[in-house]
Amino acid sequence: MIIVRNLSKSFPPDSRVLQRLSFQADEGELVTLLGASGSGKTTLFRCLMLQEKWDEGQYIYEGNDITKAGFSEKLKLRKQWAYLEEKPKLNPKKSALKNVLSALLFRKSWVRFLTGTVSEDDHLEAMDYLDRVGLLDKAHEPVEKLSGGEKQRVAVCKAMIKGARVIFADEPVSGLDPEAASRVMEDLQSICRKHKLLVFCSLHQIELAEKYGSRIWGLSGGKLVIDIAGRRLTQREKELIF
Ligand SMILES: Nc1ncnc2c1ncn2[C@@H]1O[C@H](COP(=O)(O)OP(=O)(O)OP(=O)(O)O)[C@@H](O)[C@H]1O
Repeated sequence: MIIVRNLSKSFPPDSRVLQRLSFQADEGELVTLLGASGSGKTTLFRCLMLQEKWDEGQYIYEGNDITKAGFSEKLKLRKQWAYLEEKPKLNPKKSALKNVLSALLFRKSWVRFLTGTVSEDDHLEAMDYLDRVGLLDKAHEPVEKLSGGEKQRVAVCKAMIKGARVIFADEPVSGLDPEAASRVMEDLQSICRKHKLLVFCSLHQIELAEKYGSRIWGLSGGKLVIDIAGRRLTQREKELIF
């Protein structure tokens, strides 16, 4: 699904963050990305979402070379990609349902997006997604009254309903208690498997990366120092990353 060859990224004047990264990642994979603070996890995601200019490298997405994608191609691609942040961008005053519906309208026509016209089918689809992440009973609650984990699950719903094929989850469980963090990771794992999405998830917690990643990457010194199938990391592997 994604093939990257020799991706390098630096910031002026001389901060070389990513150095000649090469990898392939496919649908149905949940890639957990570990790395110390400042190792370049967010920068890698931003490069893969074409929000940062690459210094060098080649980017193949679904068989097409998108290294030099123009503005309109980038817009189309961005509809297939979703970014989940530590603090999800949601409208706090609106209900969970309305937040999810706003992503559904994004997928439909511009007229409906601008007028906010919602059909009964849209409504049912949004409720169905909320049900899948166990939030049916909170559908009408304003988002500001939801817990951190529930907010993150609304954001996961938005990504799914938008029709995202690749999800970049950037430390989505930071600040959540262990139970809420596990629930968010279970949702990501489940949508990844059921909908054959490609999910990249950066984490600071090694145990979560080991438990939920079908693949584990470790980023250090601008390089992918670990790229293995999901399993317990050895002490040596941990030392390579941190
Ligand atoms: N726009 C920018 N301009 C200059 N330097 C930047 C910019 N964005 C990131 N950096 C630098 O790139 C390095 C990697 O940052 P990045 O945010 O990707 O790390 P991270 O692994 O996501 O960190 P954290 O775990 O703390 O979120 C840092 O040294 C950061 O200061």
